[in-house]
Amino acid sequence: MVLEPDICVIGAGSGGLTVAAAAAAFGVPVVLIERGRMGGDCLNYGCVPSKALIAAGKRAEAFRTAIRFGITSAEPDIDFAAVNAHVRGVIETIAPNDSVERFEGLGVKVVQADARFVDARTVEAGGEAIRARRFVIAAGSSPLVPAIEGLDQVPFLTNETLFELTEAPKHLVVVGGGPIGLEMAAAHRRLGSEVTVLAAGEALARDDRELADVVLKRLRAEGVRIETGARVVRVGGEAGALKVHAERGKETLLVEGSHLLIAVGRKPNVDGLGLEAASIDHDKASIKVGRDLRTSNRRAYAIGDIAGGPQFTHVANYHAGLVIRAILFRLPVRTRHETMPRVTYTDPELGQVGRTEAEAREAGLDVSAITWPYAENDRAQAERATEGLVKLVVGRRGKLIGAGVVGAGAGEITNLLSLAVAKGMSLSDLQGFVSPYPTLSEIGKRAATAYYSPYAKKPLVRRAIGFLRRFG
Ligand SMILES: Cc1cc2nc3c(=O)[nH]c(=O)nc-3n(C[C@H](O)[C@H](O)[C@H](O)COP(=O)(O)OP(=O)(O)OC[C@H]3O[C@@H](n4cnc5c(N)ncnc54)[C@H](O)[C@@H]3O)c2cc1C
Ligand SMILES: NC(=O)c1ccc[n+]([C@@H]2O[C@H](COP(=O)([O-])OP(=O)(O)OC[C@H]3O[C@@H](n4cnc5c(N)ncnc54)[C@H](O)[C@@H]3O)[C@@H](O)[C@H]2O)c1
Repeated sequence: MVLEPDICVIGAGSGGLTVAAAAAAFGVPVVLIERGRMGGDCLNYGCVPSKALIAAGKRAEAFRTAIRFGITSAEPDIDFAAVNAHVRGVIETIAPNDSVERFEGLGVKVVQADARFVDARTVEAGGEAIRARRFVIAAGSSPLVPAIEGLDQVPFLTNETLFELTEAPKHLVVVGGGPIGLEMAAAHRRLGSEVTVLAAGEALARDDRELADVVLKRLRAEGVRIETGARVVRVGGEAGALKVHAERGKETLLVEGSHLLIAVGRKPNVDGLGLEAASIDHDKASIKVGRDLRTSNRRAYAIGDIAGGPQFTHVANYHAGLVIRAILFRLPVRTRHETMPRVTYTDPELGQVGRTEAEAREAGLDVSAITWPYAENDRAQAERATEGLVKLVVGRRGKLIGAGVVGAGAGEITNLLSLAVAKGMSLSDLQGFVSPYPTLSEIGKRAATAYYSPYAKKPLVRRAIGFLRRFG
């Protein structure tokens, strides 16, 4: 049987589901193919379980630090199986939104099978041939398993298996100091595990150093051992008693742990897609796309993690919106990744949008950086969440080039700053709106006000005020 929809979407994760739902909403025939769990990485092995685990860790930490509020602190009893049930419960509550039933109800034809191109216009899946006018490849990425000696001889975890644990690891050794490594290190430490992070380079290497250091300092204070510049070269031992060997220059480190988490980046899910049959260029890192997200096959687009840009759910959703515009309305589209926000959900959280100060200077931009500490914010004082700062990267005429926030609720504050950066706003816009008191978001506005405070001391401004006073 040959299906002939307008759009065939491969992958029912963040990107693919959004394309399918939008196409169906406009009454466009669409086939959606998924070989695994509906909802993809984000729902099943990524954002959702990781944030649910982090939320549990936060509650545990609240017990330990309650004394700051005049309430007796206590070491909480942690039932890790119940924590796991909480994580599963969150996934199960959200899952109906992404389910086959919901999408079939929207008018999408869902095929639950492996998809493979057999020629430039045809995909085969589950015994059906799909000849579509356009294809959207949203097949995502998988954990990269590096070529570390001995790794194939020992049990190890990735984000695809970590959330199945019903017993807290005694000592979790995390290979990788990126967002996955640090978010999971933080959550497991708070939930009772000993945790060591081994990172080949800097930890949170893509982030502003001053802001990243606030996160690392807190993690270390909570007892997470973080070794940077430590490349893992060999692993040995056996289940429950693993030996992890790392090299830092001439120094060698040996860490003994009960569990090993590999979090050293992602690889695109290109194997088995039959991309050669459809003349779709790709390499080990991604399917090659232009800024219009088209592949080398003019009928096919690639979006989300597999397209080689920033790997976040909101990016996959953003790509989905662009290809819908391109396919349904034939509008020209171009990705703008420069203004894409990102947040790492450690505690404190770390948010960034636009360029960091270092990136702006490397690009030859004439910028200044304005910082404002959480400690100067009344709400942060009330919440005893005074650790952190906002950093605004400011270009000519006060234009906001980028912004970073580290501290409580940084993810939420990043929303406002993201709007400002995306809309090309200046610091006068950020200073000039009314922000409800007392909120943490006021910190962004306060930083903008600090940028203009030297103007109050300018002789010309003072002379102008003096002159105006003469009029009564
Ligand atoms: C631990 C972790 C935490 C994360 N936390 C966050 C976060 O807090 N915020 C954030 O924005 N991002 C986060 N991410 C990243 C986010 O999960 C991804 O960027 C997002 O899921 C990418 O969406 P996608 O649609 O490109 O791919 P996916 O969601 O991975 O979906 C791809 C789908 O395609 C299917 N598929 C693959 N090949 C085929 C085939 N041949 N045939 C049929 N189906 C196929 C897969 O089974 C999968 O379901 C996290 C990732 C991880 C691993
Ligand atoms: N909050 C979020 O939005 C969120 C959370 C988790 C993941 N993600 C997405 O998932 C992507 C992948 O995250 P990630 O943390 O796996 O990868 P990453 O690429 O961000 O970090 C990889 C880390 O592994 C280290 N590394 C590589 N080889 C090593 C070795 N042999 N020994 C020791 N360390 C080694 C690197 O130095 C680096 O610290 C992220 O880039 C992000 O897009 C997002």
